[in-house]
Amino acid sequence: MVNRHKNHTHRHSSRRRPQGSARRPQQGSRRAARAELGDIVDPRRLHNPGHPAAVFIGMPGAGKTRIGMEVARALGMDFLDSDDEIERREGMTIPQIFERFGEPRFRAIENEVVVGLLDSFEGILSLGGGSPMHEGTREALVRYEREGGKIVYLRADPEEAMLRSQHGGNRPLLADDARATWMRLYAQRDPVYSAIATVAVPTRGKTPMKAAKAVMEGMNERVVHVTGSTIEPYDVRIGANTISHLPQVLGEAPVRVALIHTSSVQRHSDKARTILRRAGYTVSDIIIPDAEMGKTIDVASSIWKRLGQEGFTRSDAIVGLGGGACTDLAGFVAATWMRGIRYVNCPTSLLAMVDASTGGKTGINTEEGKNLVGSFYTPAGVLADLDALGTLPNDIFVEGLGEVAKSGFIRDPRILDILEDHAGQLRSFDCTDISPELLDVIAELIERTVTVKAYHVSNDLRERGLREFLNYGHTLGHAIEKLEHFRWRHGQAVAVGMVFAAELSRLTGHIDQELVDYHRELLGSLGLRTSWDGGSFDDVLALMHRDKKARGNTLRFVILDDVAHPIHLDNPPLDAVREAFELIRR
Ligand SMILES: NC(=O)c1ccc[n+]([C@@H]2O[C@H](COP(=O)([O-])OP(=O)(O)OC[C@H]3O[C@@H](n4cnc5c(N)ncnc54)[C@H](O)[C@@H]3O)[C@@H](O)[C@H]2O)c1
Ligand SMILES: O=C(O)C(=O)C[C@@H](O)[C@H](O)[C@H](O)COP(=O)(O)O
Repeated sequence: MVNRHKNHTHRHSSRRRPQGSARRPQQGSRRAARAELGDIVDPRRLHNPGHPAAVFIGMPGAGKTRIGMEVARALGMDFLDSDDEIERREGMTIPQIFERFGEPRFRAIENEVVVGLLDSFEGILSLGGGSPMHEGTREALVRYEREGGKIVYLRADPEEAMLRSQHGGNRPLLADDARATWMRLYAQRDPVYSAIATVAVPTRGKTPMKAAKAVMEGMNERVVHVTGSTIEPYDVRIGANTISHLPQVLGEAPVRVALIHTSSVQRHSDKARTILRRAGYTVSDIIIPDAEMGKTIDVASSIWKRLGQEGFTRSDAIVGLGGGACTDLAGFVAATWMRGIRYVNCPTSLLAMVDASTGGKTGINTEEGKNLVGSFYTPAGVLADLDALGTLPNDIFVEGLGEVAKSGFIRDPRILDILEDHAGQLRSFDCTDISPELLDVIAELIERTVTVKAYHVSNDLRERGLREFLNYGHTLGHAIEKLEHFRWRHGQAVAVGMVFAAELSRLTGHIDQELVDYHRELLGSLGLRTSWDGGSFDDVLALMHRDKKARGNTLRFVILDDVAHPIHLDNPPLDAVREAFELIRR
């Protein structure tokens, strides 16, 4: 295969130990915790050289020490409580520091200690409840998180936490009317904790071991932030059991939630329904026809009817759970019902996880073509639950690799490296037997591909120019889908479309034959199609004129000037378009 530049990134600093009071959980119990917590997390992946693997925040009594130690044990890491470090450094207990110097001085000492630990301690660090309320500490935490650190917010049930915090001493702020003080502090702190946390884990009714399991799943999550001047920011969460965050993402405003899904993902929609009902929402279960049959005005109209009959208001919400066709349709219904209500996407296919669920392109097909009616309407969040891959058929997984490769070609060559290195395993993906190593490779591909998507969407939501690069391979791809009456899978059609676009790039003098060959080799090695012979040039040309990038009579393509350098190509010579088309028929 063509040898391309490898683009590895490293973030290392020399390992420095904390000053001394870290607790290393004992060997025997560590082994037991590991056995019980199973293979949830590969400790190597969570190791964050020169920084804590995770920082626990939360109210007094939330279980930061108990659960934090459990997690440290399972990962074979040290555990450190910042309060212990402060007491060691000052040679006084926390109440003594409060009494002698007052809270502001204590917070300043705490800030110094925490900032130091964020840059030196390499295990699980637990912070005092008030620590993130100090501006300097909060800023240091935000920096730590931005550079890849994990902030775990243990969201305690007030009654449980107050009971626990009454048992523990050492909490000067809870000294008098503990209950009233706890509730007042909770109201102030919860929004701050929530805003800076990488993951919030509710601990209500959970044993420390169960809570530790949830925390480790959370720590293992990969999160891509989608921002932009014209959108409300939201997160794409990738990991095991991310669907459990549904209530958190939906929030407290909705009373009714329409769960839109296909019957092929019943196992996952059952789980979502249970989570939603337990959280107190009234759930309307809406099953739509599978794949492109669901992306029609008739299906949308039948859902509008149900929402009307069941009294959905503007503050209610929609959850789209399924492949890209389902999330496109669910987003379209959300965008149009009462001119727009909140929605969350739970993608279950690889393609929907890497592409369709993020970015807010919602829509349906018409007789004349793909996605011709729709809107740009941003979800409140995306929960890509890797457990859904456990039922995903091989051919649907493989088609998703088409959009993954596209993101590698247009922006992130590291994606191409990973695809090359694991082509055999990816091509023979078997949902009943996914090794932890392969799952990690897939998770990285999803994270990288979503990051590429987020970059384009954040800078150009309404597709004025930059976002069109995400359409690499789609001009011909959509025409193939239409001419094949949607029997061809989207990702397969896009793969052929990319070979066509690469040929067009070469014929117009932008790339060499080697890069065109690389397209064929890489896509072919993943089990993707690289040729198509199902229609005439005239039919294809007519459909390409209806593509959304076309303007008036001007055809507009996305081609490559090099790997990771997409460009626009307006109205190329028709001969070049025809020749590129002939070259994909072989
Ligand atoms: N909005 C966007 O930005 C965007 C981006 C890319 C693609 N899309 C759209 O997405 C669609 C393609 O998405 P897709 O490839 O997911 O196709 P799809 O939605 O048709 O799903 C493919 C098939 O897999 C099934 N399926 C999905 N998840 C499953 C699971 N976990 N277990 C078992 N079966 C499962 C589905 O029911 C369906 O039968 C197209 O309509 C395309 O236009 C939209
Ligand atoms: O998000 C985008 O923008 C894309 O173009 C992503 C494409 O991969 C996706 O297939 C999208 O649905 C195509 O949209 P369309 O506007 O060409 O219909």
